[in-house]
Amino acid sequence: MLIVENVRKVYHVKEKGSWLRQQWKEVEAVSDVSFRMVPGKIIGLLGINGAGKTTTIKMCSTLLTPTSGTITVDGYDAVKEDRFVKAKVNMIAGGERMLYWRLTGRENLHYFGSLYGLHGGALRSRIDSLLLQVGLLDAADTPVERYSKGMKQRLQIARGLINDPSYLFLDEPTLGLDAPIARQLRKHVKELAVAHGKAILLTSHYIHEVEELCDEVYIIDKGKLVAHDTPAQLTQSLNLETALHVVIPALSASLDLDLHKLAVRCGGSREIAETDEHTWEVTLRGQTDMTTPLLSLLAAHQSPVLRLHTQQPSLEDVILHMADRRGA
Ligand SMILES: Nc1ncnc2c1ncn2[C@@H]1O[C@H](COP(=O)(O)OP(=O)(O)OP(=O)(O)O)[C@@H](O)[C@H]1O
Repeated sequence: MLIVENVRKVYHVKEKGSWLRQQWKEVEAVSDVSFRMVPGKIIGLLGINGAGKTTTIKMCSTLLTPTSGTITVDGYDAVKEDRFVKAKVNMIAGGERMLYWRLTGRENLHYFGSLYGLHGGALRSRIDSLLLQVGLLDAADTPVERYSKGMKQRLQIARGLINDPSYLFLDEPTLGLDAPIARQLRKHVKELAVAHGKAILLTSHYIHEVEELCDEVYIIDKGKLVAHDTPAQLTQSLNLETALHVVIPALSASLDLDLHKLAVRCGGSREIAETDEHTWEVTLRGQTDMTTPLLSLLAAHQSPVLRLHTQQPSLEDVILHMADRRGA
């Protein structure tokens, strides 16, 4: 298990000072973060820009030292026993960083594998099996500069798996990828957890990706964890409003008034708009399900229903709601 306990990180940033004395400013990127990663599970770390996600991931993958707090990986301390921890973790960042463009895919993996002390036949067969796993065996000996974006990203995954890590950090893994490639990559990430038992931490600004992949979500804001739950529980716990959309062919003044009364009775609100097809779209928003009273009301007014659908609050609504509440 990977356990993060009360971790804090302060950066020291040079400020313009006089020519005699350089001034330093402290930036607290992470102020108090705790969480756990377990095999076979994917957790999401969400937050708006600058919340401290990348700093947290870098501390977990031993690229940064926490100012205080502890990180242990299968019992090893990430600072004092970083040699053991490095063998168990790896990080995959989105975009096109961390690869050598002039080298081929195979040469890149050879280089990164050698940094983990792998060599000879064991490294060669590891590289072949990873290239096969990410579908790059045919392009193995082509320089990376000739790879498409999707191929580079698949090579990033192979690079992140070169040391067969038990704990994998994915920082915006689908950044800038086309929808079909991103979908393929999400499938791959799910497989890494479910079929290969990896513990995965994912950060993403694509919230639907987090909803689709993550078993649990941690929300971080200004360096502090502000919520932790399953995606479904998070959306339910905040009692956000559900929107009920119904399209009807005509709207009389008395129906309009009754719709208003229904919304008020249920503690919600109603909006009405004429559509391009000269029908009317009524939207009722509220914390209670208004479907049954709405249908009874429309039946009483002998109004046919052309379309009806409910829009549940999403994880994106949760993040926006939290950011609003905290004045972000
Ligand atoms: N090397 C650094 N030196 C000084 N300050 C830094 C450094 N790296 C990050 N910060 C600051 O720490 C805070 C957290 O940054 P971090 O990159 O961890 O956030 P993030 O949640 O990953 O943001 P994003 O979603 O934009 O990637 C920000 O205020 C950022 O400006």
